[in-house]
Amino acid sequence: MNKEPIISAQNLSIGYPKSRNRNTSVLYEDMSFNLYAGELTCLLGSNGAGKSTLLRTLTGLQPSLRGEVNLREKNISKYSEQQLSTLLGLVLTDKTIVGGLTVSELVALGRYPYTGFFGRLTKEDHQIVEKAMNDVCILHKKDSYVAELSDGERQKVMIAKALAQECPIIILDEPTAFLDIVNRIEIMNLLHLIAIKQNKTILLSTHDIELALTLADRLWLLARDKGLKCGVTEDIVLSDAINDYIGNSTIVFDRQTGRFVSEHNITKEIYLEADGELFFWTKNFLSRKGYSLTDNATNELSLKLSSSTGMSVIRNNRTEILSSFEELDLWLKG
Ligand SMILES: Nc1ncnc2c1ncn2[C@@H]1O[C@H](COP(=O)(O)OP(=O)(O)OP(=O)(O)O)[C@@H](O)[C@H]1O
Repeated sequence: MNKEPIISAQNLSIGYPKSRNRNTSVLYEDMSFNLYAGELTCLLGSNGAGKSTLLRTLTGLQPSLRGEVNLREKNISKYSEQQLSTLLGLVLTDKTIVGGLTVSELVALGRYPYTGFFGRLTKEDHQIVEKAMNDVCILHKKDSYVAELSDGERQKVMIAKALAQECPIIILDEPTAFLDIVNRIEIMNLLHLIAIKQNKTILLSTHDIELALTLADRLWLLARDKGLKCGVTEDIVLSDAINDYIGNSTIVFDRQTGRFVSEHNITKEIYLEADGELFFWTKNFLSRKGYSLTDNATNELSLKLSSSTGMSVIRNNRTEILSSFEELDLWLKG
């Protein structure tokens, strides 16, 4: 089963060329990747890993040091700016230049590749702009000034502009930066739905690993000493690559919960039996208190929780019944 990539690269080197006060700075050599239609791909990596540099190179904003990026099998540098703007929409996180425009004026800029020299919008252009605002649920703000929007609303407007551009590929650099949890989930959900429903290729960089694990079809992991690793999200998670690329000696990725946990204070072991959400939250509580779970059932230190029978705790063969995590906390200290 072979899917045709819409964007691809083989043996690409990225970085910054020699300048007056710096030698050539090669960030990565021999990178290879593919991007596919109808998928949301999330690019993850620590601060300074080179995510923005990769996105800029991949979109033709910055030349590669070696190798080429192909868009529909043609070197991206061979496209004119006009051609590229009908294929690729870019959403960056800078807040400049757009404050004096209204929401609908800004979204209408997405029609620029199609409107000719005077930028006059046809009836159809207006409909596309309206639909784009509707798709991201920002239509009610269409006459507001962009400067008066919240960060989350402004981010939606930038996405609407990329939608109005009607291009098959949308690339976003940290679209959820500075947003609260509700807006982060909303924006990521929205991008996921756009990828599926409109068959678009969407690549975004993010530090929101847990959201990416839920919504991304593919992950790209980037680390300076390891390079780029690409794969379907679950293949990446189960291969333990997240730990290799993003964890460190004290923060480790827990594959069972899909979360990062701090390992530095884990000093004791306990046996735990519980179902469903009780297991998850008891493990959460115990690891915060410095316990890791052992698979060996023991009467020295063990916990059995069930929503019907409550919390039964055993220490040195003595069993007690507790009724809250508050009591468990005291019991563990006892
Ligand atoms: N114009 C530039 N000239 C030279 N080096 C640069 C330039 N821009 C960025 N770099 C360097 O490239 C490296 C990668 O930077 P980049 O901004 O791509 O990382 P990032 O993964 O996007 O980081 P963050 O998560 O902090 O946004 C950094 O070491 C940075 O200092």
